[in-house]
This record gives sequence, C-alpha cells and structure tokens, in this order.
Amino acid sequence: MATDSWAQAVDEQEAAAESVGAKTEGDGEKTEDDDKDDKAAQSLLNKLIRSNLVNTTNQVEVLQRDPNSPLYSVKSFEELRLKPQLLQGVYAMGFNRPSKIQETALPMMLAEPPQNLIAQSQSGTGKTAAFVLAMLSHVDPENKWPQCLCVSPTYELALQTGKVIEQMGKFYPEVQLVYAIRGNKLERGTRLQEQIVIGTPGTVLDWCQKLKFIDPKKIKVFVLDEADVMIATQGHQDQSIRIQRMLPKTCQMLLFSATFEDTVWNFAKRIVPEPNIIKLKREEETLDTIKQYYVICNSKEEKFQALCNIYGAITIAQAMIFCHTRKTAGWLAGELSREGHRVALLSGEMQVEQRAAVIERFRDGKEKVLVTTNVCARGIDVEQVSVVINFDLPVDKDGNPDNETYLHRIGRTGRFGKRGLAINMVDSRFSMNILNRIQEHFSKVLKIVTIRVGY
Ligand SMILES: Nc1ncnc2c1ncn2[C@@H]1O[C@H](COP(=O)(O)OP(=O)(O)OP(=O)(O)O)[C@@H](O)[C@H]1O
Repeated sequence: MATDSWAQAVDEQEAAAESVGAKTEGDGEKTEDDDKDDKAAQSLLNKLIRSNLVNTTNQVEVLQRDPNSPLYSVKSFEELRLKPQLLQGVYAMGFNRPSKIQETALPMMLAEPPQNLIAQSQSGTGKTAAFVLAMLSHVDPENKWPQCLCVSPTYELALQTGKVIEQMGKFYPEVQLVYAIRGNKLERGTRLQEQIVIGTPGTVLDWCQKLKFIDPKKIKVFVLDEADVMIATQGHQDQSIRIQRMLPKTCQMLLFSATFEDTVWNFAKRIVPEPNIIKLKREEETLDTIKQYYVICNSKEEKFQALCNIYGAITIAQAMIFCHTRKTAGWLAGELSREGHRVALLSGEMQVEQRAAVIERFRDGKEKVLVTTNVCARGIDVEQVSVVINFDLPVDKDGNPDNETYLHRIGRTGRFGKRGLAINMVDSRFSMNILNRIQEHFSKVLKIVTIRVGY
C-alpha cells in the first residue's frame, strides 16, 4: 500500500478509535480493543489463516466412562474401516495419518454402540476433521432425513465446518448438507431431506421446535462445536441445552472445545451425559531461549524514537509490535510509515477477512513488521516471528501485569525452541512497576538487561 493511502487509512482508523471513546493516553488508558474480546472472531481468524495441523508432542489424556473397556487408538485411517468414499475424501484432503487427538477420538466416536465424548484441545489440532468424519460415517444415505446435527456459535463458523463436510464428503454425494442459519428461509411445512444439518443454536432450535423442519427424535449424532465460544455468547447455552433435551437418549453426543475452564466444563456435563473425556495439553511455552531487554523512555513519542533507532536491527527478522489500544497501534503504524518504514497494521475494527489477509501477508513474509493490539492478536500464532516488541506492556483490565499474555507473546514452545528477542518499552513508573512484577513472576527464567537508546 502506498504510504499516503496507508497514512490516510491510519488516520481514519484513529478517528474511528477516537469516536469509540479513547480518553487518556498511557498505560492506564482504557483499552478500546478490549471492548469486546470476540472469541468467535478469534476462532474464525485462526481457521482462516491455518493451513496445517498444529503439531504437538504432548500425550492425550483419556478418561473413559468405563475404565475396564479397552482403549483403542489408531495410527492409520485404514484401521478405522471407513467407507471407501470417505477414506478417499480423507486422502484427497492430504491427510496421511490421524492427528494426535484423532488417534484416540476417532475409534471412540466410531465405536458401536456409539459413545459420548467431550474433547478439548487447542485450535488446529484436528477436532473439526474428527467429528466431521464421525458424522459422515454415521449417516445412512438411504434415509432422506436429518440424522446428524451440528451446532456452531456463529454463522461464519458453521460455514467453515460445512466446507470441511463438503470436502471430506466429496466422493459421497448421496450425503447432503443443509445450513440452519438465519437468512436461510424455508417454506413452512418443509421436511428436510438432507442428512446433516449444521447451524447456529437459535435457528436449529426453531427448526426442531417451532417450524418442525427437523424431527429431533431421528437425530443419531449431536455435535456441539466450540463450546468455549458458545458459552461466551448470550443465550447460546440455554438454546443448546434445549436442543439437546429434544434428542433421543440413544443419540451420540459430542462436544468440542479449545479450552476447558470450569464454565465450559459445567456446560459440557449438561450437554453430554456419561462422557468419555479426551484432553490434549497445549505445548508448554518457555522463555528460556528468549533474550529480553527493556528500554527506558519518558513518553510515547520517545518510545517511537527508540523504536526507530533499533528498527534496522529488528527488521533483520520478522517482528510483532504490541500496543495497548487500537488508537496507539494506529498512531504507531502511521508514524512508522511516515518515517518510510513498511509496516502492517492488524486492528480489532477490521473485518475478520481483512484481518486474515493481513496476517497471511505477514506470515508469507510480505511484510516484516506487524503492529497490533493485545486482544486482536490473542491466540494467533505466527511461528516465524523472532522479535517481539512490547510497545506497551501487557496489563489486564485491572491494570495488573498480564503474565500469561507476556508469556504467550514472546514464549516459544520447547520443541521448536527457536531463539528470539523481546524488547519491553517502559515509559512511566507505572510501566516500570509492571515490568518488575513480570520479572518477579518469571524469576526463574527471566533475565532482563537494560539498553538505553540515545536521541
Ligand atoms: N489428520 C490430519 N492430517 C493432516 N492435516 C489435518 C489432519 N486433520 C486435520 N488437518 C488439518 O489441520 C488443520 C486443523 O484441523 P481442524 O480444523 O480439524 O482443527 P480444530 O482442532 O478443529 O481447529 P479449530 O478449533 O481451529 O477448528 C486443518 O487445515 C485441517 O485440514
């Protein structure tokens, strides 16, 4: 993008941020980007930018409902005795072997009699592919009515899952799919012929209860995807529970989530009776291979100057610069481009598709520096980044150090153990205090060295 139009875009963005209500500058300011920690958007973003399976060396943790029954795990898709059309679909997607979570989850989901499952693993580990395969395996294509029901938190997420069903079922055209989403208006009295229904809780509930497009008693598999995102959305929890109550006792219930805090767990137990549980721990992040520095400045402008001074050094690799608010991120990206530096800006007010495009360009190395905010980039892994600049230190809503975010921003998973560099910019007593507390928190591994940048 040319500098002028870039600057203009940034100006517009700042103006927009202003109208959202930025009040003060500095570390204590309100985080507009925090207005809405949009979990559904994060999740969609991850799906849009992900092209590969997230590898993990961690073992899956399995809690069987019946601890005496043998636990099967498979190392190949052949062992699952899938329908040939489905095996063909799996291979056509480029899957050579089951992912870590699929190794255990698939035999469990495909077992006879069907078993209920609650599964948790980080985004990108193969959950969607697993339950899509289970749904496709369980439908009887001869029966022209809905047999599998899958609920997702948003229309966009439902579409993404739908795409996977279409891809995997490519050689199985007898199986059809319909989207139960607002906007898909069917005539009253319609009886659906498609075997798989995927949609959002409100519309699925209406289609089962009020409009009777679906006979819930004929559902054999019920999937609740992205449970953690679901519970973050008002009303979705109740609607999902009401759908579940209409299903027959024999229906297989499957629930997936990327995280597993108490709220998710309590919800999961209400949706899935007598569950088997599979958990796959996230790869631990460590700070061992990261060199950490801090720079002392007096103001935002000085931080910018300091950044310009070290700019040449940081752009040898790819760098991410984190700001506290959209406004600061927009300002900084604008200033850097005015200095003639090429930077990308990732901001919470962009459409998810725009954000995905920015990340993709950055991931492909088309841009070397990405300026963003904490919330906007939360949960997004851009593996090749080796320089992280905390233009503002991460703090939570109460103004306390956000150690978890600090670790996630600059940490590396041990196995990949790549070296990295982190620079923390301090501009007040407040931020120095935050930094000290972060150091205390990571006392075992953190070694911070001061560098003063002259101007
Ligand atoms: N067995 C496999 N072999 C190779 N690639 C796979 C395999 N299973 C899934 N994938 C691919 O890995 C990526 C992540 O898989 P998937 O979307 O199923 O993960 P997920 O855990 O559901 O993630 P999210 O929660 O973000 O949807 C996708 O691009 C998918 O096509």
